[in-house]
Amino acid sequence: MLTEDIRRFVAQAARQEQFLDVVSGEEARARFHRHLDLSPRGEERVSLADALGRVLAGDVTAGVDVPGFDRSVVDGFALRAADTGGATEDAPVLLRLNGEVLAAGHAPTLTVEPGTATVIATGGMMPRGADAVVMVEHTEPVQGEPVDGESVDGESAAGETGLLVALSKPATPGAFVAAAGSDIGRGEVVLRRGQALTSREIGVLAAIGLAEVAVFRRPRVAILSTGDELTPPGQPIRPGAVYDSNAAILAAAVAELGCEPVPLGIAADDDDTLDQRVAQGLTCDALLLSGGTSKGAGDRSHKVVAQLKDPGIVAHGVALKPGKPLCLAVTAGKPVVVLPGFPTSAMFTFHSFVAPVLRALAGLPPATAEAVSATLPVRLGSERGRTEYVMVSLVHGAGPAGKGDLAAYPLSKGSGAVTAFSHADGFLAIDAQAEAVEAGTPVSVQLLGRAVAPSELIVVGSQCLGLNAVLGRLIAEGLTVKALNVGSMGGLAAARRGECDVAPIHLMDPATETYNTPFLTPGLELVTGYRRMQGIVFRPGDPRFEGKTAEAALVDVAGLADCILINRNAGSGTRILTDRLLGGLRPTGYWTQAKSHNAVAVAVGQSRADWGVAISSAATLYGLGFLPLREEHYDFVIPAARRDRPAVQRFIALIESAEVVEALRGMGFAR
Ligand SMILES: Nc1nc2c(c(=O)[nH]1)N[C@H]1C(S)=C(S)[C@@H](COP(=O)(O)OP(=O)(O)OC[C@H]3O[C@@H](n4cnc5c(N)ncnc54)[C@H](O)[C@@H]3O)O[C@H]1N2
Ligand code: MOO
Repeated sequence: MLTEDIRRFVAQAARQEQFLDVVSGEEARARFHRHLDLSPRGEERVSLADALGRVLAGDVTAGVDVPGFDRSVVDGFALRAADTGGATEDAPVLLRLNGEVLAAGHAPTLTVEPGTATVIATGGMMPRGADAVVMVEHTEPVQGEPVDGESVDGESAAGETGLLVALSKPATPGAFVAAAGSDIGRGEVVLRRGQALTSREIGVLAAIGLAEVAVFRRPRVAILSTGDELTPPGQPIRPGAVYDSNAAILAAAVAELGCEPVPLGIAADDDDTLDQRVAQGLTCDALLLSGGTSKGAGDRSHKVVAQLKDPGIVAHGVALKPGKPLCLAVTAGKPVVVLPGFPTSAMFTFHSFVAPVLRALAGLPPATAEAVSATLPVRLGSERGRTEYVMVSLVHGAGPAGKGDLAAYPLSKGSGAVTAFSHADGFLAIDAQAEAVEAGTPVSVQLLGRAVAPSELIVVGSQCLGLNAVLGRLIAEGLTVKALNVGSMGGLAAARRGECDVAPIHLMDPATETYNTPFLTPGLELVTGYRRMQGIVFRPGDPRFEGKTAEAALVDVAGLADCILINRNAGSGTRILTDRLLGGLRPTGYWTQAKSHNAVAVAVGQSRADWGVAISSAATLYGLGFLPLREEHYDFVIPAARRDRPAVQRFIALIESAEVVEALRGMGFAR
């Protein structure tokens, strides 16, 4: 880029006219709805085979009774209950058998007269005269005396067979008979307008004989991602690029709301492509863009949307976090929304501003929000001026399994994270004026799904790739597992509060140079995990490290101005180790801190740094050179009160099993 171009860009960015009119979420929503027609987009008839997920356009009334006739629900004998009084095994009641067999689908022709019975199958139609059925198990066939007028083929003129059946049990009237209309009565409203059809409702439609049903036309929702950096999943990725996750998320979310996603792909940040795609999107019922709504270089989409009329943009900038750059527009009654590019922001604003509109267009009733009370286990800082929404994962605290009070762990990965929504059970709101919410504060958590199902095993602490060797097996065995990454100290605190079953930690006590045991407090036990080799990571072939011991390399590079270290965050076990090795030395890069082994390896792999301290598995994963330093102990703190739980017992058994030890060794972890 030429200096002149850069100067022009900076000048332009400084003159940003947007976000001057940041409004509250309620105000933005009200302006948006004022210009929208929130009624469904017409109706169509579909066959039951195509009805799954569709929304009923009208109430469905049954035109038939289900069952359509009184039927037997067992294999046995249709008879008159009054004939069976007093029957026992010792003194059975004898009834004469009528000359027909009522298999399912056969209409009876003979009346069950007093003293007679007719063979009937499950699903068979009850004959006239009969009011009960006795199960075949409670009967014995008996050869009786021929009745008057019996013919050669053994059937009397009255339709009797000469056979007798002996009953060892009396029947009450109505026994084993399902009455006509007892499931669905003719004229009954079985399904309601606005109901989304699942397999259960489709079964009801089929049972009342409908092959087709009237549903609302599915609103077509165009989805366009914007940004030069976006790469479609499945393609190789270049440095600085990211995979387009918003398009896939939005398409699925739109489909979940009974709409038809129309993918428009990725538009680069130039006005012509965008204009063209926006025009294409406007042939649909709604248009969703993501990215390019804020102040960055190349943020074009809101400018293209700004050209829409009738009325065009109604709000650009809301006092919410995430979601500030949200841009809401309407043109000729159609919603056009530019969602922020960051996935969590995009999803959050989608669910709070777009989903209710799409539900209405699809004919679905408003979603009912369910909230639960919980306690915040850690302090949460917040920015003043915007209502902040924080995604949380809920765990049941101390108390009988799954019954304790809920603790709401913030999933603080920021707006750019894509995992927050899938890991979250719900979210809490922090008032726009609050600067922080203290640990221990009661909070109300709005659930994303239905009720929070308690997990059988809750793992809170430091996460490690090796842990998957155990958790993966537990999950495959059918256990429900929730694992939250809050670091070793966070895990220890959760274990002390009784909020987890297992807290994986790797904390070295500098005074004793021992791992983990010095951190145990009464009520906590330690289960030995595995050891991870820590060492110096570097790019293979770098002569400053290659072939040396870690200690020797360290002495050689510590004073070099152009050999850049990527350090770890203060408080991490690896940082303690690094500081001990360095003594008082402060190599170039000392103050740059990465928060994980992976982040250290990436920085070295991409040449932002030349060396760092990480575990060997990270070096292997990123193809880096590795000089071993010392082993770190990754163990499991278990609250004694939870040790006897079946899932905890299974966890311990697995970690000690030959199978898991072998799997861990394969990943570079020693048991
Ligand atoms: N100087 C300021 N900078 C920013 C502000 C601000 O007020 N002043 N607002 C910040 C906030 S808050 C948000 S949220 C983001 C949103 O910015 P945009 O909506 O313009 O989004 P982009 O800049 O295009 O992208 C942001 C980020 O998200 C990634 N991205 C974009 N699209 C996708 C996609 N389809 N799939 C996956 N990831 C995507 C993109 O690569 C960027 O990393 O702006 C702040 N900046
Ligand atoms: O408002 Mo942005 O959406 O925080 O990340």
